[in-house]
Amino acid sequence: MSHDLFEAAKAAMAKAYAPYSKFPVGAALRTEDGRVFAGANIEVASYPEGWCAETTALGHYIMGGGGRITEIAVLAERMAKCSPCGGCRQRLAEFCRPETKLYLCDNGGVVETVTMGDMLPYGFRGDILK
Ligand SMILES: O=c1ccn([C@H]2C[C@H](O)[C@@H](CO)O2)c(=O)[nH]1
Ligand SMILES: [Zn+2]
Repeated sequence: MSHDLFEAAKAAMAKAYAPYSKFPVGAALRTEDGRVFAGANIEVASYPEGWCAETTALGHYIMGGGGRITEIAVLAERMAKCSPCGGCRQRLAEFCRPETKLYLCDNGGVVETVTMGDMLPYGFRGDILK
């Protein structure tokens, strides 16, 4: 992974709005044309209405025109290897292939590299709905 994806995730994390959990998260994803879309978690006083960093990044990605995602980086200030929650795995999988790389990071860089297929085996696919 080139360093810019990690840096984009880290810069996004600094913008997190997480006054309740105090658990800032940043995510960044790259499309095959090299563009990077990043996001942070955004919490809400009515707790279930908040959402994750990966979901914010996906919103930017869709508004930027979408495209094939080649790699994703996620980090949390207070966790060694932040791993996307179940809901985000499903949302990310919507726009990824099983071989899409996912970098689990800490504040210093990539700690572990996995694939979306590793993250969501036997996931529900929408093909039949199309
Ligand atoms: O992969 C994850 C896991 C958690 N969070 C956020 C949601 C909530 O704001 C805070 C604590 O769960 O972390 C993310 O953004 N991404
Ligand atoms: Zn999530």
